[in-house]
Amino acid sequence: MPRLLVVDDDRAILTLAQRTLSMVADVDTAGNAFDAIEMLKKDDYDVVLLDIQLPDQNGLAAYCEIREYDRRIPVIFMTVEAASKTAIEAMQLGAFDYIAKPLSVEPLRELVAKAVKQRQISSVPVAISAEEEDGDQSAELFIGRSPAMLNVFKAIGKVAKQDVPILIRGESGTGKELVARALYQYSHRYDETFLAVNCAALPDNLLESELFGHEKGAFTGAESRRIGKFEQCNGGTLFLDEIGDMAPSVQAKVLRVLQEQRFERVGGNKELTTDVRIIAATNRPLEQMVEEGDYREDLLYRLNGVTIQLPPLRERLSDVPSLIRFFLAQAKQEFNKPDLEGLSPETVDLLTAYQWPGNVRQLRAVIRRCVLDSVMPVITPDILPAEVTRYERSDPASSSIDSSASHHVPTRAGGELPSLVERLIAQRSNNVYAETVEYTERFVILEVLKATDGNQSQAAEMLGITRGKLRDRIKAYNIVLKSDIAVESDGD
Ligand SMILES: Nc1ncnc2c1ncn2[C@@H]1O[C@H](COP(=O)(O)OP(=O)(O)OP(=O)(O)O)[C@@H](O)[C@H]1O
Repeated sequence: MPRLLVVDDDRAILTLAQRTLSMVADVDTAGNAFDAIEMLKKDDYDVVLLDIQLPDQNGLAAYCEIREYDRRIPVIFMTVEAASKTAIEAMQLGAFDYIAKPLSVEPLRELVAKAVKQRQISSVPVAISAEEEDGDQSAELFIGRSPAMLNVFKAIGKVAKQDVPILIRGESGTGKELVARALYQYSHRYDETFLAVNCAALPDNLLESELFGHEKGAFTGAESRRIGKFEQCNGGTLFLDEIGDMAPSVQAKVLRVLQEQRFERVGGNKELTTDVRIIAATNRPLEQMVEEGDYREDLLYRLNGVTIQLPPLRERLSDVPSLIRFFLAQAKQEFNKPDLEGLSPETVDLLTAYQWPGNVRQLRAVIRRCVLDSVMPVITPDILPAEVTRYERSDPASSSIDSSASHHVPTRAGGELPSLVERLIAQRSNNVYAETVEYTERFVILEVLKATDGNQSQAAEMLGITRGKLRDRIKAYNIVLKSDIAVESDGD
């Protein structure tokens, strides 16, 4: 469980935070800045929730002390006004975010979860290892012995320390985020902030304000000034995931930052400068998008200077056995299955023959699911998902959706949910909430996609979410639309 430190002199806030966040983190509390710093010195925390006005110090001074101690810890400020001057100053110094009091439970949980992810991205080292056994135990290993992956590792080593923008390309689930983290961790900017923005997850106007910030009154709902990621990340590294999913106006602003390190907040006319290294990633065919007028050629040219291309897993199936070993060991420990011995030879044969349209992410999900489902010490083909076992017989034209992750999705609402919850509780899992929410979300999205015959615009409308968010979820759950398969086999 991630560890959270909540600092406030108001006992009611500490109790509320403990009660509402104990599902997502181990929560400790401190009533003043002095105690908080002492606790941070003694223990490792992943996120700090900090009151802006403490009895012994103002929040900004406390923040600066925390930063001196650990520059990568995400700090969320709790403010009384929507955006106090101190909160804005703290954001400019790289604080993670701020939240207004009185605290609302859901936004608070979401923000803390985002900060935990941020902490993981910037702090868990990515150990590049061609031999998974020799890695640093506390590191997240980047597995690969195939010549294609060795080339990727070499490229990371060569360009990490050059202060130039980098474009990482590859299909969904091939490890682009891992590459971005490795580039940051091996760069000269390792002691500075690392922020990640998924450009597909936000509607265009929100993306613009997320990246560049906005002034009070810039648009309906802009009740106060907001500091954007480019400003917040000054001196650091910004990972722009799904860089292909940006409206032309945002493309133009990103280009200007790349060329001149200058930008303006939305609704503002003051020119700001920033020194940010951009690492971008995409699985979209940017050249084709340029030809079709959907992407700026000058932006592609700027981004494309140094490119790292990640090969799809089907082109490096020799990496599958070491990836299986790695994910199996991880899941065995995480799900506490000491009796699990491994996979039968037929299971390994099936897994190494499969083409993995969802790449490493899909392989990881399949292994985790098998470990969770297995009651025997050896995993046999009968618990593999249908798309893996029926692979040779599959007929890609038969439907518009190959719900590769749908094996475990109930055909009727809630069908398998009670037994999943029961099993997770019996296993004393510490992830029941996330696993069940994921299960339900995946089910809902699949059903709506089926109902709209795979039409993502209609599905997004019906679900009441943005198309970017839907695309994001489709990827996260390895839901393979047949049109994607056609695109993938053409190469990115
Ligand atoms: N070579 C690898 N070794 C170990 N784990 C890997 C490797 N490649 C990917 N993974 C794991 O697979 C999952 C997906 O990787 P990642 O998120 O980096 O993919 P991505 O290309 O950024 O996907 P998307 O385009 O959908 O955002 C993560 O859990 C990651 O840790």
